[in-house]
Parts: sequence; C-alpha cells; structure tokens
Amino acid sequence: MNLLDGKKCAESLVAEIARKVAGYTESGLRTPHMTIILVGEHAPSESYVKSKIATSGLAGFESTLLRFPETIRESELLAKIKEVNEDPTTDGLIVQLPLPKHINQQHVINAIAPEKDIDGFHPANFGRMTLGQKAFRPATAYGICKLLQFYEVPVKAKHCVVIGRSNIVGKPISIMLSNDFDIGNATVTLTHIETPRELLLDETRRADIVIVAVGIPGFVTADMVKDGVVLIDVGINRLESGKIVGDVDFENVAQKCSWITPVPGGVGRMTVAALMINTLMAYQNNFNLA
Ligand SMILES: Nc1nc(=O)c2c([nH]1)NC[C@@H]1CN(c3ccc(C(=O)N[C@@H](CCC(=O)O)C(=O)O)cc3)C=[N+]21
Repeated sequence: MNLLDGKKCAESLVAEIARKVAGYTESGLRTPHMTIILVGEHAPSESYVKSKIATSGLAGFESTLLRFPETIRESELLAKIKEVNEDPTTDGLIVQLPLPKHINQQHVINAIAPEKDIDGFHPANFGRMTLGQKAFRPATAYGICKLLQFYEVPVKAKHCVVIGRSNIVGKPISIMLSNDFDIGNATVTLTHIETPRELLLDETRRADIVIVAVGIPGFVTADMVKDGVVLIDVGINRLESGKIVGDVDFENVAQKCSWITPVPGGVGRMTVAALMINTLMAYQNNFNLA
C-alpha cells in the first residue's frame, strides 16, 4: 500500500506557483490576489478558510477575507459579489459554502463573474469544462487529478467508479476523468444514493479506481474492493471525539490498495492547492500571460 500524500503534493505544486509569481512580480506586475467571502460562523468553514489563506500566502498571493453575519440578506451578498467582480485588483473570488438557508446558493454562484470563479462552480465554467474547453475546473476534482498525476497513477483506459453525484465533487470528477483530458480517458461509472446495493458492489469490486464522496464514515469497506485498487477518499467527517475521518474504513481497506489517500492530509490539501492553480490562471488570464 502506498499513500497518496496530499500534503507533499500540494506543497510541491504551491512552491512551483510561488516561483512563477516571483518571476511575475520581479518583472513589475502586481501580486495575484484572491478574495474569500465567508458568511456566518460555521466551525469547519473557519478552518478551511484559514487553510486557504495560509496556502495563498505560501503561493505568494495576497488574500482578502470578507466576513458577513449569518443574517446578511441575499440581495446584500449579491451586491458584495458584484463589487468584487468589478474590482480589477482581485483575480479570484470564492464564496465559501455552505451558506445560510435563507440564501439561494444557485443565485450566489451565478452572480460570480466566470473569469473570477476559481471554484469552477459557475455554469459557464462547468459547461466549458464538460465540453472540454478551457475553464476553471472545480477545485476538489481538479486536485484529485493533480494528485493522481503527481504520483503517476495510471488513469487512461482504467475503470473508475465514483460514489456520490454532488455538483462539487462526484459529478465533475466523473466528467473530468471520462473526458479526453491530460488526466482522463478512464471508463467511468457514476453511482449515487439510488444505485441498488448489488449494482454498486458489482461496480466497486471490479473497479481499478474508486472515488468516494458521500460523507458517511466507513462507507467503503474491504469487501467492496479488489486487491490493488486505487482509493480516493473525499470524505471529511468529524466524529464526536473530534477526530476527522473519511468515507473509507481505512484500517481494513488500505491493506488491499495499491494507492490510498489519507484523511486528513489527502484530498483536502489538494482542494486548496487546486484553488491556487486556478487563482494563478485567473491572474495569468488578466495579464495575458501564457
Ligand atoms: N466555495 C467553496 N469552495 C471550497 O473549496 C470549499 C467550500 N466552498 N466549502 C467546503 C469545502 C471543503 N474544503 C476544504 C478545504 C481545506 C481542507 C483541508 O485543508 N483539510 C486538511 C485538514 C484540516 C481540516 O479538515 O480541518 C487536510 O485534509 O489535511 C479540507 C476541505 C473546501 N471547500
């Protein structure tokens, strides 16, 4: 069993970004700048945002955190997004999810300027990505691709089973890995809550790569996978003990894997690294660099 070390991979990608940024700023360009909007006080979001801000510093970016109370009205939030969209000193904008219930997530995502949408959630980017056009790719899915690439895990022509069809992970990763992308050309099965258990087992037991993003601790057990499987665990579940675990029964499943991502230190780190890649791309687009 080999670990797909997201920390190590992310550090290497971020160091590469920092070198590029140093080159740009030495030639007189301004520093890349990302803005994060955080609404309310949600403990996990605090920790994710902290990690994004710290990593953006390591990448050589400036960052701004805009915090709003839980009670902010949707119209006010949309007005703030419009301000950031129109601010030429910000390259990328993240509106941290989840949002309070009274705010329509779709309205918010659609309000972000596609050219600043470093999360890749705007329909314009999602559509372009799906069609194989240049786009900001959804950060978690993109991070998984970069991690597979870093460790030279074969993807082309492999059978990949994705568990969970969320718009932020399952759906985009299944599209990206099946597309004719640099890291792609797999044969992908997308399974979800309505997939009969028997069918799910048929699929996972012959899969070369299993990607699980369901948010249930221990969902993937050793009897569900074949020897030599590559396992990508997207889950982040906080147990009552405070321990963070993924969606995989790691102790038992890891023994059967050729590669497996740890939680923490796996996909979470790569999500943040991919956001940095997207921010650099937004900046390069702004200045017509490459
Ligand atoms: N608009 C938006 N964009 C996002 O990219 C976004 C979001 N909303 N909402 C929530 C998810 C989750 N997410 C993570 C960020 C960092 C870690 C991370 O750094 N994890 C550490 C552990 C730290 C911890 O989990 O507390 C690790 O895996 O080693 C994980 C997950 C970004 N998300």
